[in-house]
Amino acid sequence: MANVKCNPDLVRERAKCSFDVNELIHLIDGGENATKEKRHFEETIFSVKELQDAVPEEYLSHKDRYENAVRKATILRDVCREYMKKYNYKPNRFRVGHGVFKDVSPFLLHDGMFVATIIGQGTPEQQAEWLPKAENMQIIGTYAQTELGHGSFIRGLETRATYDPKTEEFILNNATLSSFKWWPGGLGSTVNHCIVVAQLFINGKSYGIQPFIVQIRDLNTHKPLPGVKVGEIGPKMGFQTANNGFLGFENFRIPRMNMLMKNAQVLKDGTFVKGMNEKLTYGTMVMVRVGIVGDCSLNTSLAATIAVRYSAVRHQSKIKAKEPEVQILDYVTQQHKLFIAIASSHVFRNVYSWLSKSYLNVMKDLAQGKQDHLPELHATACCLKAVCSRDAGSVVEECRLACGGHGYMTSSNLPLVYGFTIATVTYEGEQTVLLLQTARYLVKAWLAALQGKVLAPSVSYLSDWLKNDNVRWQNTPEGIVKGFQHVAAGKVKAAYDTIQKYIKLGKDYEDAWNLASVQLMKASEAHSRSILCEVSWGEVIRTSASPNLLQVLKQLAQLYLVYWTLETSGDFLVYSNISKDDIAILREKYEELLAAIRPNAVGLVDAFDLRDEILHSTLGSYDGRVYERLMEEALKSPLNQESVNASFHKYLKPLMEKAKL
Ligand SMILES: CCCCCCCCCCCCCCCCCCC/C=C/C(=O)SCCNC(=O)CCNC(=O)[C@H](O)C(C)(C)COP(=O)(O)OP(=O)(O)OC[C@H]1O[C@@H](n2cnc3c(N)ncnc32)[C@H](O)[C@@H]1OP(=O)(O)O
Ligand SMILES: Cc1cc2nc3c(=O)[nH]c(=O)nc-3n(C[C@H](O)[C@H](O)[C@H](O)COP(=O)(O)OP(=O)(O)OC[C@H]3O[C@@H](n4cnc5c(N)ncnc54)[C@H](O)[C@@H]3O)c2cc1C
Repeated sequence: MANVKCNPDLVRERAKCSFDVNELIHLIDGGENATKEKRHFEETIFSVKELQDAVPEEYLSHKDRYENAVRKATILRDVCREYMKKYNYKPNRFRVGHGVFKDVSPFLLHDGMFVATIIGQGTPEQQAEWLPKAENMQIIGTYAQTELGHGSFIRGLETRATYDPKTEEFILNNATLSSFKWWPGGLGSTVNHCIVVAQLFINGKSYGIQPFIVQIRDLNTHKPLPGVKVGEIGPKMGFQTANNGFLGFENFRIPRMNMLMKNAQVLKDGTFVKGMNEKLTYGTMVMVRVGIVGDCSLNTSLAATIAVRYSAVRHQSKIKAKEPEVQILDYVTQQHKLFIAIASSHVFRNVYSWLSKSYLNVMKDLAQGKQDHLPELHATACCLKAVCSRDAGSVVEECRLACGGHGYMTSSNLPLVYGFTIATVTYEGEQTVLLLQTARYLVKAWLAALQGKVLAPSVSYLSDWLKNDNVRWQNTPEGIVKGFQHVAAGKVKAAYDTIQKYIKLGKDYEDAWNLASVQLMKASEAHSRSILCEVSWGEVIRTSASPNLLQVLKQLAQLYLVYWTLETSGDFLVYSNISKDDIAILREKYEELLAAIRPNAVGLVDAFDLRDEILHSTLGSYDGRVYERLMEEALKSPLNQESVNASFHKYLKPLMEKAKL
């Protein structure tokens, strides 16, 4: 990238960067070698001609766009397979995926959930049967759980799998419209297999939801098998190329061994054998929620890179009347909009790495029959997924708005990035629903704290606060982290007290819960924010980096702490010992941090190391040729391929002529 002829503003920005951009790239990637390997892989992918689109996708019809995405998905699969064989390298498909598809691969659910569920829910024999076929794409699958009538409340799913001991088969049925599967990615026209989550019935008795692996299309003709009704759900806000679909069964039989039985089992005679914990059936969702936190980091870095580079190139208005128009990045309001995006991406990445480790530890424990830390993992993954996805959506939208009119252009890529980022707020557990899951855990933890019990690490601050809620406020990062814990503890207590108040007024627990649920949701958000602050600050101070880089990383981490303290200062005034003077000091600190980060802004987004092919943006490319690219892309419009459009002769001319009469 270094030899590209760049916009002079970007050249100047890069020259004033105070840290070594390559050092930060290596830190993000996990070492210099990892960067080399990543770059080599990406270079290979983006030099494949067939993966490059001649015409921007947006001009294609819905059908052509899908077909183009499948074409590219298959080429990408082949190239990756060869590459992995040759170099023994496991690439991050999500980064290049953005480059190749702009939006989402029709194989996303195959890679992200189908294969993962076979691994997580299948017995060793079932894995041996299906995993090799799924991994080498002999079969293509998705995860079909959500139905027209139920997505959040999965105990309410209606798809039935009724066991027939005579034939040792399950009979799948979707008797009502609301029971039809609705949403699974790739289901529309791509996959031939599904993980179907259905209610198990044996001898008329319900045994809850279980995962089944089901072939739905013929492997040669791709026609739906008899008894299967399947199709695509149509255009959406984003995810256009994900090929989301619907599915229903009519007396469709599958062998007994197609129920994934790592947890619960159905024996030949129809005996149901309970698993260690019925919630382990929800395991794939927990894994993906963890992954989404990492995805939020990537999505935020895409938007930040585009908006910061654009803001360095774009000049508009003046700060001082007699001086030239300034780079819009010099407006402190612009820095306020954008630097939190850079900081958030780092926070999400650090928290993702922390959460992944917890996830892997819990998986190891479960393999040994220990499930003590599962509730804590579930609660933590739920609230972090909810808050990070919501933050990422807001940050991406703020970046888009920060690019003014040009941010509204599809060619900026910000609308697309927003489309797939905001989807993470809903899928894999709608945000409020997940926050309320965490609230269940917090309320239990609070009760345990009141009883003087030892709490799990992520909630031990509740006991600390009970012992001493009168800690003096300190305007240091550690003091702010403590402040976030005080806010969370105060909110958990208030929500808990509210439930108790309603119970005393004669409400039963469920109604009291519902009445207190806004507070419970906010308590859960505050808990999540305290984890984000504590973990990310902790990771930064433990980072080994050169003094220059460490200084910048600390500035970003502090910016995140101060930004969110100021954003939620009302909560701090209510639940911590912060004073108005402390808030004034933090405001000053925030302005200092914005000024300190300003000279490094372009260097910081360069360090996300997102190639132009991944950014896909007229506004965000490395060379900053913004206006040239906007014009080049505009000229690709089919309407610009003819000097006079047929509609002139057909409609406009007659209209004008009629007006003359
Ligand atoms: C620069 C760094 C960059 C790194 C880049 C990394 C990039 C990595 C990217 C990875 C991304 C991966 C992406 C992969 C593909 C993504 C595509 C996804 C497309 C979308 C797919 C989907 O949406 S699939 C469908 C998802 N559906 C849901 O999520 C449904 C949500 N609902 C539920 O989960 C449940 O209904 C529920 C949890 C809300 C409630 O369940 P239930 O009613 O059964 O339980 P209760 O509420 O009664 O609670 C009872 C009890 O159980 C506990 N519990 C509930 N769930 C769990 C669980 N999963 N584990 C453990 N325990 C659980 C609950 O807490 C209760 O406990 P109590 O003690 O009784 O309180
Ligand atoms: C882009 C995209 C891709 C998807 N891909 C897949 C896929 O591959 N496979 C799959 O199975 N599914 C998929 N889904 C479905 C997704 O998992 C669900 O849409 C999601 O879990 C939310 O469920 P819902 O649609 O039923 O929302 P609802 O639950 O109907 O939510 C509507 C409102 O009700 C509120 N609400 C619901 N329950 C409660 C409660 N208990 N307390 C308080 N408020 C509540 C919610 O907060 C929300 O405000 C996808 C969805 C999207 C958008």
